Amino acid sequence: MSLLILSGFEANGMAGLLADDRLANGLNIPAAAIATGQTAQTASALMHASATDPNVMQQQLSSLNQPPSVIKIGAVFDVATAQVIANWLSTLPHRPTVVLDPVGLSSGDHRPLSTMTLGERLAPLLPWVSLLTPNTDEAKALAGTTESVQILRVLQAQYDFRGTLLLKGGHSVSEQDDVVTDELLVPDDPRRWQLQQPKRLSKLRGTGCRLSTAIACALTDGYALTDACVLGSAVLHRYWRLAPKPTAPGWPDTLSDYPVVSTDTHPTSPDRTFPALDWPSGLYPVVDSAQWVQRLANTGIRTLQLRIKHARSDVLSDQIRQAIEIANAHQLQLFINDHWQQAIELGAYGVHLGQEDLDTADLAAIANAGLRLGISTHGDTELLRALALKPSYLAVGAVFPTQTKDMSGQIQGIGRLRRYVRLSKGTPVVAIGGINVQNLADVLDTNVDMVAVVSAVTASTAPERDAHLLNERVMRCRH
Ligand SMILES: Cc1ncc(COP(=O)(O)OP(=O)(O)O)c(N)n1
Ligand SMILES: Cc1ncsc1CCOP(=O)(O)O
Ligand SMILES: [Mg+2]
Repeated sequence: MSLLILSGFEANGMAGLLADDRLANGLNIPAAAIATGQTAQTASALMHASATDPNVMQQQLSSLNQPPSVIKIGAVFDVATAQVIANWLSTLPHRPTVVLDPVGLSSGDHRPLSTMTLGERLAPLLPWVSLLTPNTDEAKALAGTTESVQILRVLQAQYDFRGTLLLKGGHSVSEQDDVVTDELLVPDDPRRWQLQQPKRLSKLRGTGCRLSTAIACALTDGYALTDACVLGSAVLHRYWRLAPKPTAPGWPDTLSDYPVVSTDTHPTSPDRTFPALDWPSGLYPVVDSAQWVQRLANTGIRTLQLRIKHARSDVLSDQIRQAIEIANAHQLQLFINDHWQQAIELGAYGVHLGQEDLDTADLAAIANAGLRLGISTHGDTELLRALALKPSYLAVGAVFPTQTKDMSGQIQGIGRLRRYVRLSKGTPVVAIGGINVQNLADVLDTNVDMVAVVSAVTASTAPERDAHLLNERVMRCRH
């Protein structure tokens, strides 16, 4: 994956191309860069702004060694620049992911960069954009409103915009607010995602430039779009926290740099916490029948999950009831996957829910019944959303490719698992997906608390022996 930055030049590196390139370098993402124009700026005034000659721009775009997979576009000073970029985009062999920061006003002096309206300047580019990152002033200039759903509708209807909207709330906070809320609207996802950070007390130039560049860097590093937005927010927070000192290379691994993530379907509830696990370590086999619970009950494992995908409701209830009886007799922590109502009714130890289940499950009912809650996560956005719900554990997956479930596009790898373990300090982390006797050492090296497996136990020729041995290895490492 390769990154191209297209933004205006500002000589001090407060904003624009120099700031973007420095940030990308700090994140270890090399980028090609072309100046869309020249500016002269002080910390408080914009003295000059002019576009690069369209012919020069055209030639620079054609001179690139390789077509970029991700492009960050910052200031676009006139419609000719936008047209040149759009024409060039239409010649590329693969459509790149385009992040457009619709720079409208210089945050320092509030003088417009051009006499054309923002919409007029950006119109040729908007159909190409995968992520648009306006602040509320820029959104108002583009769409005539500051309400996120309305903005998206206007952009779709007037500019053939098909991408995701990240509406930055920093320009609309009041004196009383102590948090800034960015809203993320993904087409075809009815939820509104909210990313909240503490209000910054000191003003820094170039925050919009840096945010969109950090997002483009995360995309270049292979992160999904919403995860890239979360990482961008964390990079910006870390930058603000440490400026003017340079930041450590790579993605932030301090939770307080990350936004609090929630959706309107599940606002966080500060008073609700799910009970802690009694044994927050060890092997965690995931099985599909009460018979399996019985087979594994005397192997030394302390945690099990009953994951039944297709069964008549009477058979399902019967299986859950039997599994709970066996688990209680052997002091096992038994989690029921998906079927949270039956888990409550039949008095299970806990419930395991996926992200989709979270939107419909009654979390208050689960908490009030005293059940533990485990939540599946597949990336930064889901991890932070799940953390904000204060579960008993978080599952991160799939760590490796697996034959057991279609997890394409959701493989996390060891590096991300390690960062997620650090971010989740205080909440046990369960690793799942493709884990076996060969790769277990790498998984344990991330400091994960528990290791969930399906096939390593259920497809083994000696399931009881392997469950015992794998559990011993996980337990040894955790003590
Ligand atoms: C420990 C653990 N982690 C993740 C999963 C996956 O759960 P979910 O996302 O709900 O998907 P299904 O298992 O329902 O297909 C899990 N079951 N257990
Ligand atoms: C249910 C599930 N969720 C994420 S990966 C996975 C399957 C894990 O199975 P295996 O341990 O056989 O790879
Ligand atoms: Mg599920």
